[in-house]
Amino acid sequence: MSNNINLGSSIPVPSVKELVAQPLAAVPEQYLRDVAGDCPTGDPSLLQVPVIDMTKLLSPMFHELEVQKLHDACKHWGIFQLIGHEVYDESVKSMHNKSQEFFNMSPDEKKLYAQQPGSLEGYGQAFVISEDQKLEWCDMIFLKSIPAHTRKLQFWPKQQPHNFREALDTYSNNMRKIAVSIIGFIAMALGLDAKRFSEAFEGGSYDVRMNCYPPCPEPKRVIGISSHADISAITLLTDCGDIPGLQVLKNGQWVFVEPIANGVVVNIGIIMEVVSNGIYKAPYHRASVNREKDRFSIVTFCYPDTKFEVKPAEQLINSDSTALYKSLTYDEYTQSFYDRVKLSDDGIPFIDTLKI
Ligand SMILES: O=C(O)CCC(=O)C(=O)O
Ligand SMILES: [Fe+2]
Repeated sequence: MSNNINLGSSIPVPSVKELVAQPLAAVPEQYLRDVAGDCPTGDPSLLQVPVIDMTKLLSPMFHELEVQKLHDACKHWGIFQLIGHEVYDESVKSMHNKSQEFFNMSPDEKKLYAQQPGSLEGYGQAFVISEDQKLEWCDMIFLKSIPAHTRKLQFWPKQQPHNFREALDTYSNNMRKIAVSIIGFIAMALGLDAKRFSEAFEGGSYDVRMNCYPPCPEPKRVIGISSHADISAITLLTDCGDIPGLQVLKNGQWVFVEPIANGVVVNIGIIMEVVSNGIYKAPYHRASVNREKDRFSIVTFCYPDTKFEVKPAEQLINSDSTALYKSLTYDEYTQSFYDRVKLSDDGIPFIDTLKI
């Protein structure tokens, strides 16, 4: 995302961690949802998010089969767990520890990095645009990390947690490595030029959002992050621990994405839905909360370089299949999203505004 885009800003709301630090007689009204029309939660033994193995994608023997599996995963789920990648568990664990330490710091220490008007970066909550908007049971810190010149270091925790900045630098570079290689295979699965995609992501941007979901006395009536599709090209998520929370909508049911050790959850974002001309869908997903303990996740939104045009790939357009989405420059795409965020919610999903 380039720097001249106006991201809009968020109204400050109380920290959920501070809220639960006091004895809580009842969950405040602003967090309570109407769950009457909600989709059911699927039976975990019947519906399981696909697992893709990077070592198989790279192996001459298993490559073809695994690319087919990847294609099916992107087409039918839009989300999968990636195992067998080469990123060291240690560097991921170190970022997880720093993130947990950050959320466990005192309110005053965290407020040093609070979001400021006119910017979405920093510690707080995302996109609170009106005083009567329902709130999410989540504290977060959002930081642009790659390219390095886009970093707003005033929002990057400095003395405490010790070495937070180094850990985030290493973590985001590791996530870029994973993105560069998996996007190449995703392009290949679509029959597109893998190298061109990997290069676009080599020079792409990477925004990191660390989420903290405190325990909630009424987990069924609140939501950690409400249902949405990501505006990224792809998103990489790591869970800091083994507490499930992420759910994806599949055939009208919410399916838990169970954390697996050293696995990275990959989901298709709206940019790749457009590029694939709808063959792959950016899935709706959300974060649920639990009664027992904090859940932490780290989410990296991956974008191609700013020369990349957000439009259906020409190779996928032919007499049988016409372009279903508009063509936009990268900057037009991001600006159109943030323009919509500033409006009050008209109920139209962002992806629908991109359709022809
Ligand atoms: O924390 C999670 O499980 C989901 C987070 C997410 O979807 C997001 O930050 O966009
Ligand atoms: Fe998301």
